[in-house]
Amino acid sequence: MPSYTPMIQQYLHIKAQYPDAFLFFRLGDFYELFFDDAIKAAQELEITLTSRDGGGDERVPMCGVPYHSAQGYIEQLIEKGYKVAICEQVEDPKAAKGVVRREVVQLITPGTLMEGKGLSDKENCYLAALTPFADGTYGLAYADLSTGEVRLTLLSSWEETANELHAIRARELVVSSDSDDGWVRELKERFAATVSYEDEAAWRDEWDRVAGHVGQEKLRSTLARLLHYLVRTQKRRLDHLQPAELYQVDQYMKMDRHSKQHLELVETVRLKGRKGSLLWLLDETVTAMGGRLLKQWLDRPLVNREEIERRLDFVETLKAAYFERQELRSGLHSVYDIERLAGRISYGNANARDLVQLKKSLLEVPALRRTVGALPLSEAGRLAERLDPCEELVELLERSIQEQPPLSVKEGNIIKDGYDQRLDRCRDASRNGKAWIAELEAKEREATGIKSLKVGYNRVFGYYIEVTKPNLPLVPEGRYERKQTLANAERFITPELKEKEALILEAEEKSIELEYELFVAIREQTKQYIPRLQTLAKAIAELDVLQSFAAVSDERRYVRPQFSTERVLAIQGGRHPVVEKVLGTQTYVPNDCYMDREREMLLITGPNMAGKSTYMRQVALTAIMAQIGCFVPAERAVLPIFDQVFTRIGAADDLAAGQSTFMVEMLEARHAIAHATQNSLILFDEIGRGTSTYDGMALAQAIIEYIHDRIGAKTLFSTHYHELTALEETLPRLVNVHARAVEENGKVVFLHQIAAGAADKSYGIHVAELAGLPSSLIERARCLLAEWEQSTPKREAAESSARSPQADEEDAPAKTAGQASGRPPSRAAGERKARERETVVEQLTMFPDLAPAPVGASLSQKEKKVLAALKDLHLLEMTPLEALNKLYELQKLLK
Ligand SMILES: Nc1ncnc2c1ncn2[C@@H]1O[C@H](COP(=O)(O)OP(=O)(O)OP(=O)(O)O)[C@@H](O)[C@H]1O
Repeated sequence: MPSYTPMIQQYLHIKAQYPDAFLFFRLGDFYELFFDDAIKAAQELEITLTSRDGGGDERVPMCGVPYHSAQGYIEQLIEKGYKVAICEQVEDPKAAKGVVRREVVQLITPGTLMEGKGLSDKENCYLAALTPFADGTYGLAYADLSTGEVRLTLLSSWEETANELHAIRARELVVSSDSDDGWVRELKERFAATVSYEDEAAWRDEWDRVAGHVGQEKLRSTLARLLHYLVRTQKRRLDHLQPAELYQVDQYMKMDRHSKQHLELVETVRLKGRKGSLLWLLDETVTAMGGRLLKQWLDRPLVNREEIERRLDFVETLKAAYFERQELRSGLHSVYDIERLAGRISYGNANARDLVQLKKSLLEVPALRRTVGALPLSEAGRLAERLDPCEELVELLERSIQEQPPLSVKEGNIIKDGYDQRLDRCRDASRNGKAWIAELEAKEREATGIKSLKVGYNRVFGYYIEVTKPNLPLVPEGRYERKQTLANAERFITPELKEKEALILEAEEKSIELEYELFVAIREQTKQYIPRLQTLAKAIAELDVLQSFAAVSDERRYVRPQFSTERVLAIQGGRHPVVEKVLGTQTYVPNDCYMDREREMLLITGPNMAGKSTYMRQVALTAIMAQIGCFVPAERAVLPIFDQVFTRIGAADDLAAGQSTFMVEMLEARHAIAHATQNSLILFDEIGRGTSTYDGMALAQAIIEYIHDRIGAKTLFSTHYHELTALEETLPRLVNVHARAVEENGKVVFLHQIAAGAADKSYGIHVAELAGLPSSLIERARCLLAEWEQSTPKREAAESSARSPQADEEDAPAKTAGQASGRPPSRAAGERKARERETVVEQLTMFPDLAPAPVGASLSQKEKKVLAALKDLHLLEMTPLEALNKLYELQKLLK
């Protein structure tokens, strides 16, 4: 270190405090990066790597970006999950003795974005702090710095915590520095987040404003971690942080990440984009604030009936009030993102344009308030009261800030005339000076007789008088002083001109300084309105989401759902909202769904492509839409209020994360079975298809029986195992329905209608034909099917998913025998299935309660050990890869 130059020493000293960030070191008009930072940044940003002499033995690697275009580069690094420490010169270089003093003024991190491309209008950007406690609970606190929102909850398990982290999609997670490495790695990979460290530290009094009401120590310490991190990185007061909202996850309908994905609530499975999701369909919001709130509501459907009805009342009123709704929409169009503007004002980086946007937004509020207040609904009256127009603030901004100020706050042209006398005086001086100069041209032309004489200005020489070469003899001796020679003209100054120029420049410089001073003072004054602006922003966001629901409901003919306390689900003419929108209302075939206490499970059969998954999804989406307070796509809908929704639909397998299709299916089934209650909704699509027929069928049946007998959740279960349809005989609350298809001229026609009873045929080969498989292949499949159908007993296993009516008839005696003895398929198969039993055991151990009678007696010590190890695995706490590795290890033991 001693041989480095003082500046490099200063750099190294500061860099040592920010080892995990790129240090942007201000040198004149550039931010420079040195050493490893420079090498890495040059690669990431594709900029030139150079070097400089730093006093040491070797040259110091270096790269840099201009100060004025640094924002784009910083955003690129943040986007990639890095952090950037901004190190500024904090004293005037002219006044500095030795090296200019420098300090890091802000640490920009992925979870603390305040502006830029990384911040999308309709999405929150969360930073979350997480504390695991010894009793297995987790404290979670998160904040969106750009909006000031802070939320806080205590979660009872890692599984619950992981669900919450997935839902909020935090970009950065703050944990204690002694966290377990494996856990940190999991956090990084599983949630694609940057992990940062902050250790527990004392509570500061100033935080009482944010969380004075939070008494529980676990929550306070987690919140303290979050706030300490914010203070350490942002290095300023964060007055816009709102009082922390304390919540519990069971205030909302619970849905795990997979269920949300399968139902495509906020993004589609295939394209991972918004388009095609329920959010895309419902988003008729006009403001960014409304857009963000809609996503939050969709992530957290309500379970409190009163709250749901309150939203529905509002939507119903707005739906009926077409003209008022149009008025509201057009008013909302002129409202900017007040929530983020408030954040920027408090943060101290709002410019004059931001204040003009704020004023314009506030000017819309009285009209919005009038329209909402006039709606025939008491709830609307309450919302209108929260639409605070902040008149004094509007008056201040109206009086002070020009209508079209520049982006920069240091170049003047911000403050209106008449706002401040000192400024007016400066401006007068400058204007008078300029007027004098404007008159000078005419005066001098007359005095000299030079018609082409001009008065001009440039940055280097200031004001001058220009005379073309042919006229030079007419220039008055002594009065004009030569300043510059051009190709065909000479430029002169006079003492009076210079005097006026000095006056003008001085006045301008002074007014620019004054304007900045005044602007900062106005911004400070605006700060006092932040709590009011935040309340207003919330009310606007709510109004926007409710009008969006009303607009969609009106346009798409949705109806108000009713809620049943008797656990009845009765949907008449129900539609899948997104498929209906994509296919068109004319093409979409509506379907009914009826379930109650005596009819808790629907076993859905029918050919591929017949509409089974769509039907199941439409039931779940209808329930979710109802519980966020929106109307639903049906002619009539009576619904229970569901506490949780579980889905396993389609093949959204996490193969990249090391999970096999079957494993994912089993894990999700386990999750549902472990948590569902009689107030839950379960959708299982072809569970068990990913393994050999008997395994799959056995599992499917065992799962159905378990849910039926022990949980009683409303369940829709689709399957290609036709044998399972016989369960209707033995499970009193299970009913068969099927998706209809008919054959016309040898071609299959899907009717997309759900009808009572079981399907009689599979049409798998027809679907393959539709998919364009070669005709010779299709013919061969037909021959094989016919052959197998002839020799049913031998080939039962293989044909089960492509069974014809004749085959069903041939199987009838076995079914009858089975039915007589209780559970048809497994018992009917009798001894044959007993042979299969051992292979099923391993999979059933995932559902301990479903496992058949103890078979341990016949197992070897080694096998018992493996079984015990399997039983003790906490699968949901392992990464997919760890689970697979463990399985591999156990399997190896057996071999
Ligand atoms: N009610 C409906 N009205 C019109 N079209 C529908 C309807 N339901 C489904 N469809 C269309 O049929 C296609 C197949 O539906 P879906 O995926 O639900 O079939 P499936 O029976 O679950 O098939 P598989 O068994 O192969 O998974 C959908 O993509 C949709 O375009």
